[in-house]
Amino acid sequence: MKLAAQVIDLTKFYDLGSVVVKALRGVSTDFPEGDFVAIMGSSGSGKSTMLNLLGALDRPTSGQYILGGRDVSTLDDDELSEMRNDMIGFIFQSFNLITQYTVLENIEVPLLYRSGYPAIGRIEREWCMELARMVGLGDRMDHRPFQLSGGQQQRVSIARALVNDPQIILADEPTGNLDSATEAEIMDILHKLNAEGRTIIMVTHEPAIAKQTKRQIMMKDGLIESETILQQALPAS
Ligand SMILES: Nc1ncnc2c1ncn2[C@@H]1O[C@H](COP(=O)(O)OP(=O)(O)OP(=O)(O)O)[C@@H](O)[C@H]1O
Repeated sequence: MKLAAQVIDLTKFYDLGSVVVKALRGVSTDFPEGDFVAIMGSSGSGKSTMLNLLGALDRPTSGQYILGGRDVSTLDDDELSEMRNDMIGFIFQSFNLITQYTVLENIEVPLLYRSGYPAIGRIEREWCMELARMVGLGDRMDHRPFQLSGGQQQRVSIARALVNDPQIILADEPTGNLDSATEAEIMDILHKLNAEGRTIIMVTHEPAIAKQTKRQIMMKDGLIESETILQQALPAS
């Protein structure tokens, strides 16, 4: 089975001078392509630290992170950000939209971070419009975030996460700020993206959400305490 990502004995220590916080103390797991994983665990167990490392937003203290077959520790900062932009889409609990931008402009944001910063062309704009329609916001492209409901804002952030057609989607409590009907809509979209073959890794506190995935990882004190497989990931194509 082809792996989208793999972590091997990953550690992350924060040196605060008087004390060293061991946020991750040696975590190993494989993420096959097409996996849909819920990372759970109590507050402070290391979930966000793990997601930050998986998103290549931060570097581990030790251990290996293999992303798309490459060892992330061998990449310089430019290579790392290019890899992150190409391979990973991010969805956050608080949506992280730019308030002055329209829906369409928010969806376009990752295109602004490409190497060389070329202007957004007609084909790319069409693609962003298609993504807006895909998440059900075809008639809202000129609206600004404050004119949208929480669920609609999260759909903008999902469209934005898809702009570079990433293989992996990292979601940090994507339904944390939403009511249960809207939560179901967002989970539907994530299920569709997973059915297309994308790997989804999601931090959640909610067991009812975690049950809708293929695998649950339970973290405790910076380690994986247990893993439960609910359904096999897609076989590699
Ligand atoms: N930048 C940092 N500097 C110092 N310590 C940190 C930093 N980030 C996280 N920690 C510590 O690392 C440990 C793990 O934190 P982390 O945020 O990964 O936990 P979490 O499981 O995501 O918690 P929560 O569910 O509350 O978001 C905690 O003890 C936290 O205080």
